Amino acid sequence: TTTLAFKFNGGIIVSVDSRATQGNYISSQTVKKVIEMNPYLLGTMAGGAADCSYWERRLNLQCRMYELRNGRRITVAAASKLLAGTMASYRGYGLSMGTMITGWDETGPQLYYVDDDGTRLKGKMFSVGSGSTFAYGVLDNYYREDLTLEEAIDLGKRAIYHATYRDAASGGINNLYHVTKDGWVKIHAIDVNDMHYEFEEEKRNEMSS
Ligand SMILES: CC1=C(C(=O)N[C@H](C)C(=O)N[C@@H](Cc2c[nH]c3ccccc23)C(=O)N[C@@H](CC2CCCCC2)C(=O)[C@H](C)CO)Cc2ccccc21
Repeated sequence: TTTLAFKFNGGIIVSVDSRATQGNYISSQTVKKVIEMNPYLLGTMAGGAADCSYWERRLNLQCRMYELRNGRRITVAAASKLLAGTMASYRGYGLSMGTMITGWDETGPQLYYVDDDGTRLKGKMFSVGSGSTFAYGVLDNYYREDLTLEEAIDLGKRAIYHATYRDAASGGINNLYHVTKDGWVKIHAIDVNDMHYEFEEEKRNEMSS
């Protein structure tokens, strides 16, 4: 798995792959690693499929109950704190989860990393999963806060492409979301094989120009 998210002047980009593995077997090329909790809140998943699916769906329930009880949407900070608290209470039980909780609330764009030992970090950029080292190589090289939306989408797309190229446990489709004050929008779902030929063609054109 390779998941990433970063804040920039134009909001937040969330970009993930869609491969699931069981050892060397590819058990799926079409899993959703982004859970859409409400129009302003997204969660990403890496690690154990059952752990991520179960606990992030439960977090979704907790966020909806919060909204019904308090008459307003939960903040990203509070939602991530709920998940981190659950993870901390299950420390040592062998859960395997590397997640990002991100969205836009009254404090603006927010991005948190939460994992199975209850670690919770606020940040501008994270990449999580077996392919994250490759994604960071691309992100650290090209990230700027003042990227245009087009550049930010392209960066989110290429970082996942390069990670899926090198990491056997990442692949399938790149799902990319853009979060603004009006909530999240799904920008694209592109097969990384199609990206491969697009980028090969681009390189051929650059070499001949
Ligand atoms: C494909 C699939 C399942 C599946 O493949 N399960 C295996 C056991 C699983 O958990 N795979 C993990 C890797 C893994 C195997 N055993 C483990 C023991 C501990 C920790 C991780 C693992 C995976 O693909 N993880 C993905 C992210 C997942 C994909 C599925 C959606 C939720 C996020 C990754 O992190 C990368 C592939 C790298 O592992 C389970 C399931 C239920 C319902 C519908 C589809 C599936």
